[in-house]
Amino acid sequence: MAAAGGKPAVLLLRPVDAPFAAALRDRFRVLDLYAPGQALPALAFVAAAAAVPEPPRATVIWGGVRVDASFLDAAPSLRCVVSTAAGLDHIDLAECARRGVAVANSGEVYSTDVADYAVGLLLDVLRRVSASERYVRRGSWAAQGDYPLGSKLGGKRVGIIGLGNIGSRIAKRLEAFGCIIHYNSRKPKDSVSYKYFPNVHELAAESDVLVVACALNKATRHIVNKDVLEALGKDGVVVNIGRGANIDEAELVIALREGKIAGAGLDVFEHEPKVPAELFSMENVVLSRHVAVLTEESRSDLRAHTIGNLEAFFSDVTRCLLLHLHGLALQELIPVRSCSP
Ligand SMILES: O=CC(=O)O
Repeated sequence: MAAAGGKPAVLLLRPVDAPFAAALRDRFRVLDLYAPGQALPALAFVAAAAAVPEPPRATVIWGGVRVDASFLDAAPSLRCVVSTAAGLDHIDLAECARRGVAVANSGEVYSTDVADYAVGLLLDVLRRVSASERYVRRGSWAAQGDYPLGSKLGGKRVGIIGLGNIGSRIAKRLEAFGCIIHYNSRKPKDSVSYKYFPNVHELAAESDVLVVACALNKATRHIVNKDVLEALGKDGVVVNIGRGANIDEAELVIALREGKIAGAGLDVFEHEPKVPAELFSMENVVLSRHVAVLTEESRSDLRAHTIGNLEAFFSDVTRCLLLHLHGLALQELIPVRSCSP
């Protein structure tokens, strides 16, 4: 863990894929929790890394590693957290802001892939693609004959919760399928003509489909609750590519079990990797393992984006910190690239 001089030090706390690791090592002195022979537990490793003469000023946060007060206490040298995720719910943004630590996320790297995936989940639920595939594989076609009808995507009123980078791409795709788009977000957007609902309950009551595409924070935790599901109604479908805890999962399972809604397409869950077992036998539910962001292409874009953010930070630390000290909103520090002149 001795300082090597030359390349700036970067703290890494999860194994990353080989090309990513090589690209990081090329440019930075990577202090890697998972390096061969490294045996310290995570926080002790972070503290040891922070105690060398040229301690890391930046960390790459891969996956859901939590950045909270105890993490930041262990590494007081850190001034920049570069997350490889789009959602920042595992990072205590207020605590980072208080300590003058800049935070960057994956920006728009995943947005088109996640939007494609949301449409895929919705089509799958409505047209029963996965259910029909299972039916064929288990040999039911010849034995049972008729198969239940699916439901047409075109013409559906789709209520999107969160019309950011991802939500707005979902809207564009679904418009092309002939859907009518409604949305809820913190504020109405001047750039779109879709109908805005300040209240998710009213959005659900006017929609056939709810797509959750918002960040997870205090205001959006369980934003889809029992009442919202009831307002959506028995023909309604929920798609979630945001975070599991955006939906009250226990209430979702009840609503599905009792036929209060028609189906769900879920890529994210409240207690990943745990998935409520009751969902496994529901033919009207499509389940996947938080993969909406994952494509070969997004991974290679992510590599470039992450390294770009680190390089922007190391080339212009002073300006990033000045922006912060002048009280700009944290969002304006994301991504770090925006700190470049
Ligand atoms: O869900 C994945 C992410 O936030 O990047």
